[in-house]
Amino acid sequence: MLPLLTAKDIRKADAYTIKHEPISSIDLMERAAKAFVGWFINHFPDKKQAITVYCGTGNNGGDGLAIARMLNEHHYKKICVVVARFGKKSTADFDGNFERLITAGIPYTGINPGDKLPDDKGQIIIDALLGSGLNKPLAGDYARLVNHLNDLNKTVVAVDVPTGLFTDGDMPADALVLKAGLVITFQQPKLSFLLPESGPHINCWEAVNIGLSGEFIQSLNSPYQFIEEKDIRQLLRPRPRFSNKGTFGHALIIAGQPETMGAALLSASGCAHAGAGLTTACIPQSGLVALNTSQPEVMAIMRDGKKTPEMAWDKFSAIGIGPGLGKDKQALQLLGNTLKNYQKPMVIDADALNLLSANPKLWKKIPAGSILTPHMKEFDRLFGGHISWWSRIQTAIVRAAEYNINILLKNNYTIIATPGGRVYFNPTGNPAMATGGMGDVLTGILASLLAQQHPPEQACIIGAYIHGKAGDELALPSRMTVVMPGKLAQQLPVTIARLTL
Ligand SMILES: NC(=O)C1=CN([C@@H]2O[C@H](COP(=O)(O)OP(=O)(O)OC[C@H]3O[C@@H](n4cnc5c(N)ncnc54)[C@H](OP(=O)(O)O)[C@@H]3O)[C@@H](O)[C@H]2O)[C@@H](O)CC1
Ligand SMILES: Nc1ncnc2c1ncn2[C@@H]1O[C@H](COP(=O)(O)OP(=O)(O)O)[C@@H](O)[C@H]1O
Ligand SMILES: [K+]
Repeated sequence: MLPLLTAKDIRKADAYTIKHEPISSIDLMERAAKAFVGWFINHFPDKKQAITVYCGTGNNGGDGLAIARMLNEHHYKKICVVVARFGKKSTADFDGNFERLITAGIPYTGINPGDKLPDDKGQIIIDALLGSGLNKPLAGDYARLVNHLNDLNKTVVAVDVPTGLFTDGDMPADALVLKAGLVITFQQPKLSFLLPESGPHINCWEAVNIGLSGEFIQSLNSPYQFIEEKDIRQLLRPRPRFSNKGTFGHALIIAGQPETMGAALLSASGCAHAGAGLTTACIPQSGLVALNTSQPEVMAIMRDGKKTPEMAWDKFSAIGIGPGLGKDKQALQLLGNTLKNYQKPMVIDADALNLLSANPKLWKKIPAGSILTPHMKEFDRLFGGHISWWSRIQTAIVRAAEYNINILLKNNYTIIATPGGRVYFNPTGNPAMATGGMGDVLTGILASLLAQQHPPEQACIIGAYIHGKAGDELALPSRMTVVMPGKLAQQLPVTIARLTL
């Protein structure tokens, strides 16, 4: 796992590294600039392109000055520096790098408050105006400059953080940010990069290691963690040679109405393909032929639409309930009976979540360790409206602890809040997965992993990762715009095998 730090903790890690490595702060800036330049050269190898580096007078600006000098040393000959002197202060490392820039003979233009903004003949803009030190929304001269640069529509490469973007905390929907085609960020992705509000401002980002103390970063014990492939490789177990279907549990999927049988089929398929030893689907009577035809591996318990069928609840090692279940009286009764009769962790999704929002008395019956899988709208129905994704995360942390549950909030980077206060961000998945039925497959996967005895927190981490990874394997190589959920379910054994090697 890669710990994700708030701006405050980044400053602490910075200071600790300077003191204990030890390294002078200007040398750490040199290291950061070098890491940026290494990546930049690989992506923009054409040394004849004109590049303008816009610098503020803080440490982000100091980075910009060092970057301009290093690019010049690498024979990028059309480098121009613009220094925005909008404040009265500058940092010592900015000043040190400014002297080095002058010594290297690199041309620069200074702009003061109220000045006319200079023309820009460059093809590429490097944004080193403001970074993680941003402490208020852009206004005045900064807003004027950023609006001007946005209007130029050039390729923008941001240093560490695009100017105007907060690294964490509530982000106003109308925040003014210098739009970046690429952000080369130091040490770790910033938390805000993983939230949808950053979508309009960042096309892609890359994190480069600048050697901040790993030991110190771990000691901060950040609640925010970024899942890495190596974590999944550690958690997935090869199937023992003398195993049988009983070894991998029996999952029950309670889903579907006559009109939404597809949701039940997709969920059951996700469950069976993710490796449950046995999968049973509790479906409406009218869906039996569809189930038997499309998924002969899955067993059925039929619902007559009137009362909850008799079930030997104890024989199931996990339950997933909700996809396509409907919100009528029978669906509510079925959810109520499931919660009454089953005490092990279960997966609660889709209509079961909507029923829960409308019937809050059911909350106290949810078994400890259960997994709730809302998308944004379901989340807000459960917990009330939110002004930002950051505030959703804070609510998820509180509610996961209060109800002793895991909340898996679906998103481009799916967010998992655990009862112990951890918040995991899943890196896999892509927009080709934004297709109806994709979440139903995830519910099946999670129920399957619970049935295979993965503890709930682990099931969330593995489930979100392999779901997104299967989607990536299908969509990315041929840049497919859409991945069908049914195809994704079939890909799962391949994805899991690759991660179990
Ligand atoms: N940490 C690391 O690991 C490393 C970090 N490094 C680099 O340091 C960068 C952070 O530098 P930084 O702290 O000097 O802040 P930075 O972003 O340059 O802002 C400067 C000042 O601007 C001000 N200001 C704030 N908001 C404003 C606004 N809206 N409009 C106008 N002014 C505003 C505010 O000062 P104030 O006016 O509040 O006194 C603030 O202090 C980081 O992104 C990375 O590039 C690397 O070099 C080495 C390793
Ligand atoms: N742009 C995207 N990037 C990554 N994953 C995505 C994206 N869009 C959708 N997904 C994934 O697809 C699933 C969609 O779930 P959901 O909205 O519940 O769909 P449905 O209700 O139609 O089954 C989630 O797991 C989500 O993370
Ligand atoms: K910047």
